[in-house]
Amino acid sequence: MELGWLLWGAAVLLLLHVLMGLSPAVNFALRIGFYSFLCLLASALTAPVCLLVNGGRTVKNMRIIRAVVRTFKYFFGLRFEVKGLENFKVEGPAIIVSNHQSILDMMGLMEILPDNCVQVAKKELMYAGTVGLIIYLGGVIFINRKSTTDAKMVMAEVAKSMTADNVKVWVYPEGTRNCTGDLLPFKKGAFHIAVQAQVPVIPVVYSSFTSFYNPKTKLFTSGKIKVEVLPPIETKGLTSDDVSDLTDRCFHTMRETLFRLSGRPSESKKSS
Ligand SMILES: CCCCCC/C=C\CCCCCCCCCC(=O)SCCNC(=O)CCNC(=O)[C@H](O)C(C)(C)COP(=O)(O)OP(=O)(O)OC[C@H]1O[C@@H](n2cnc3c(N)ncnc32)[C@H](O)[C@@H]1OP(=O)(O)O
Ligand SMILES: CCCCCCCC/C=C\CCCCCCCC(=O)OC[C@@H](O)COP(=O)(O)O
Repeated sequence: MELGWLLWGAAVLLLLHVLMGLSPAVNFALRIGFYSFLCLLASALTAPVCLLVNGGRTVKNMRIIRAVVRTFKYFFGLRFEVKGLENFKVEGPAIIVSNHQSILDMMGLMEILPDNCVQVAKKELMYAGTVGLIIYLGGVIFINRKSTTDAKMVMAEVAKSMTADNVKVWVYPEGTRNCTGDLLPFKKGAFHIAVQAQVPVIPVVYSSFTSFYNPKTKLFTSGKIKVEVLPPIETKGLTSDDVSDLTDRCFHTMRETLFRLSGRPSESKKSS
């Protein structure tokens, strides 16, 4: 009986090995499929734990989710090299902004996520099966990207409640995934919240995934990701008139950092 299971296991491993050797496209699909499966399975197992420990939707569940997701990197041979974690040690709430390259970002997010921090997510993720459930239980703020008015209303509520609840809010200001090795122009929602709540903005940059992950060329191998938490940018005394400047400042600082971490010459050096 045990030998039978062993043979089955060996056969499955052999099949996976052959399939992965077949073509990069199959390898890519298998690895992304496995990542999605892992997310769905881990969410299904973690949700009851969150409910038992914390009783419902609360940011405290993020500690449990973080501990689980931190194990995922070992399945994919990913390593994180983190600098600047001390920049998270600001008193009270803050807005954290970072670049967003892929669904794999959930591993990078959980690698450094500070306590009492929730993310802003598109509302469609609520319906992603058990992943939607775990995200809901973690206290994630859902926005409707199809309605600027709705999204702005939710963001305004966040600005009011984050100080009262003493939470940090993590926003992907590009507003969508972008795996080109550069940044998309930033949307201003995160910076409006920061100014409305008069809390600092903490930029976080992950080096480009393109050397080990590229959906266009179906590349997905092991790799190292450099992460840098940059010094907080204060917003005390700023008004809505300053939001565009604040957005530009963050964008340029993060773009320079992205190029440096990814070993790509910066635009200013290229033109000089
Ligand atoms: C246990 C195992 C688990 C395993 C799996 C799970 C793993 C982890 C789980 C936990 C973590 C989950 C994390 C999930 C992350 C998901 C990430 C995403 O979903 S990213 C997509 C959603 N996020 C965003 O879109 C945020 C960025 N977008 C914005 O900030 C936008 O500005 C907006 C959405 C608020 C509005 O966008 P849009 O409709 O496109 O309008 P704009 O052009 O941006 O703005 C129009 C004008 O309005 C002004 N504006 C914007 N916001 C405000 C505001 N809050 N107050 C006042 N005014 C605002 C803006 O300045 C524009 O005016 P202008 O005159 O042109 O400047
Ligand atoms: C019963 C329903 C079953 C639904 C099955 C859903 C299958 C998908 C399950 C797991 C995939 C892993 C998801 C991890 C969370 C990823 C969060 C994320 O990165 O979302 C992308 C979003 O930021 C931006 O979206 P777009 O780039 O604009 O698009």
